[in-house]
Amino acid sequence: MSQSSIYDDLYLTGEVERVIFLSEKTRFHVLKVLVDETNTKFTGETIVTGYFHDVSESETYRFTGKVTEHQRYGEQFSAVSFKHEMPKTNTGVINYLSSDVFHGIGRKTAERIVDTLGTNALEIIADNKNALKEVEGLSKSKIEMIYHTILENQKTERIMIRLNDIGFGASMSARIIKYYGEDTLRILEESPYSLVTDIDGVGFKTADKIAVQSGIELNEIRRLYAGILYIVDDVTMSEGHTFLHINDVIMKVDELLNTPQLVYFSDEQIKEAVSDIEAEEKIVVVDNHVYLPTLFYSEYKAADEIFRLVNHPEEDDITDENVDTAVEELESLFKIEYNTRQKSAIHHALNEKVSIITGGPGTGKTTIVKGIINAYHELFDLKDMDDYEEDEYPIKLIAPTGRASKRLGETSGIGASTIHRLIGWGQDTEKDELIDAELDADLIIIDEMSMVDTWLFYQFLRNVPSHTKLVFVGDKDQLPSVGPGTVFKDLIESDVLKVTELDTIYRQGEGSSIIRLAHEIKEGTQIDITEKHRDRSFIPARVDQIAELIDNIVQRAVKKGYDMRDIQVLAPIYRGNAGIIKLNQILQNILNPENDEKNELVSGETIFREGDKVIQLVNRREDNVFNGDGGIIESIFLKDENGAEKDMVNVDYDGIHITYERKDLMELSHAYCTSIHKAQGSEYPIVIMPVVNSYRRMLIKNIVYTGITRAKESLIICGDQNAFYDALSREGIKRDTTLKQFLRDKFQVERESADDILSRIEHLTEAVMFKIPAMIGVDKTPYDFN
Ligand SMILES: Nc1ncnc2c1ncn2[C@@H]1O[C@H](COP(=O)(O)OP(=O)(O)OP(=O)(O)O)[C@@H](O)[C@H]1O
Repeated sequence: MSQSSIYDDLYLTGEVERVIFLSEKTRFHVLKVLVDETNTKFTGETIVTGYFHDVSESETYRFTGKVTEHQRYGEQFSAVSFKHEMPKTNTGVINYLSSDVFHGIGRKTAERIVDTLGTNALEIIADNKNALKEVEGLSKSKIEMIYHTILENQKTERIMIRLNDIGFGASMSARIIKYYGEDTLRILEESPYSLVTDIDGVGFKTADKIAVQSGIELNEIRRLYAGILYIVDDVTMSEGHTFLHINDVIMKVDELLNTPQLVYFSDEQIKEAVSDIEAEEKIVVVDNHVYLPTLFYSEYKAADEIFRLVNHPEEDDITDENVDTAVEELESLFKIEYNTRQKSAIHHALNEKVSIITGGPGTGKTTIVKGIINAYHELFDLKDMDDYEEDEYPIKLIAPTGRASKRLGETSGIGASTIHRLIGWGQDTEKDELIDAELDADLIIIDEMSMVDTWLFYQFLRNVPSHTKLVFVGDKDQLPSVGPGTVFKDLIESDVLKVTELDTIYRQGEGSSIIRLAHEIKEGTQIDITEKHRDRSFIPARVDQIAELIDNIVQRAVKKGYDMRDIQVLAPIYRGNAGIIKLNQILQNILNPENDEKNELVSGETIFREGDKVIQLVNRREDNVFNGDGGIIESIFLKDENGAEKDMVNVDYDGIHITYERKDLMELSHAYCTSIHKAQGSEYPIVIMPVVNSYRRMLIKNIVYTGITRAKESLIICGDQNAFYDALSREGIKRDTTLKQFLRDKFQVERESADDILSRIEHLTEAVMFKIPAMIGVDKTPYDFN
């Protein structure tokens, strides 16, 4: 492998004794290496970290890189590149040939090979496989296997050299080889732009550079095709639109591919290329809107599904009078007097096939959901929930995330599940798979609707039986979904469904100024954030003072008897002095400091300690633990200690106990401080929210609104008041979507234009239409986040 890295001067050769940690996703390894030769001061056993596509224990490698300081374990070697060292001694070659790399070759055979061919056996075999015929007792198939394995390894080396020359780091190289295997060199040569769509994290600019190196001209049409696809995909995924206007595509593609001096593609050519790609079924163009097929399909068909549900003849005969009576009974049961809008929300939920309830915090959404369930029981004479067989209970409560569904289950008292679980969207479901579930329910209530994106919405709707009533509940002013679309807002604004907006704040009466603040933010009322209240305060601080300030606040809260479960710090970015990573380190020191009694395990840059507050980062549907769920590390077992065979971390998620092996630890992070996105759907007694100018890029009104509404008892905002006001004046990018229009079209009898659209895309199969792309630059689809 070429050693052209800038770290050439530092290297280390040695046998890998143990792979201590391996992330399957990123190929990040932590290795224990027995140093054989080096120009560093390392001797004996040394920790080497880096991104390697493949490293095996008991084999020898040459690592080049640099010496780094780990916060806990001191100096270690961070490799930037590595090379499999062919063994140079007889014993080395024998060990290698009898290792797992060569299946079915035992030590005896390996010894015979070396006895016959000498220390250079590997080179001799690579040159001429017939050399192996001289070795006694080797079958033809074994000769072939040994020869091909040696060649294979040489080939991987060559690919690594090329990727390294191009400028890919070890991590990316490992991912590329994992995806293309031995086709890697051919792809780099012939269609480098495939990398943009195939390999998460490879941007168009990189592929463009490779293309130039491979001799592809800058004005070649395939460059244009790749550029267009990249723009449609990238902008949709990063900004959440479901389509781009053709003029925006032209403008952005022009910016991407042309330079002020050299126009490789005219606007006209770009437009023509868009049509070509459309003909190839890779995008859909309707009324000058350019869509990823899956988003067009989901929006378009979702409107059809809503129409199907709304127009299915009512099978029950509930009258307004029946509902009125039920509401009166509820009022006396719950000792409550519903306001007019609340009553009408209950009426719509029971009388309409599909209805919507939206409202800010404390306006009674949960109260109304409970009311609807009770009234439904009353009107349909349902048995007690426990008297139904599992799955036969006709009311289903669902929410888009694990946490939201847990909360909903608790507040409603009848249990709830995620939407994914209800429709069977499992871990093994391919991302382009349309789900067909056998769903049976008479009433489905979906909470936290603002978090539902276009894909999930359609996958859900297509599985809802026609007789089922649907009630969508949410807060339309919260952050929109992670994935594309503004489903909840579009449903509300389409005017085709009955919407009740709850606007009377009840919790405020209990002395909460937090909820009032949230509503003032929503309504755009002038606010003085520095005003002091019993339950909220603002503490001015510069960005470099934030960490210390939070340290102080938390220390004081702990003295008052609050613990880590009560206190949640919310920040919008990860890096920097006031970022999530730094704040987590500080908070861990206060809330769960180092202690001889507590075991610890280091994973990457994180020290996990018994008693730590942690958050799960991807869905584990089979365990009922989801991205964003919070837990506490109850125990850590270290390898060889008390007979443990592996390092293990046990986390308690409110009674669900999960064991993580080292390789799973990438799924876990500290949760003393989390992002506001991750906190959506949860509430905490104390919320501390730093708001500083260095967050500017991320600070917009609905992020602040969502953050503030997480606080139940006490809210402390610290930082720069101007940054706070500034955030309130920023609405974020408005997402372009067409669900609203499709709904209106569908519900107006003369849906000619829309049907016309469908006839134009009729030839596209569902399979072509439904391809959910991974998020650009992220090794996950949006579904890993739900
Ligand atoms: N009509 C009413 N009269 C008196 N109190 C009410 C009424 N409606 C709701 N409340 C009370 O207001 C409080 C907030 O209601 P609820 O929790 O249902 O609101 P929410 O919209 O679900 O809030 P959040 O979104 O913050 O969870 C509760 O204590 C509830 O009992």
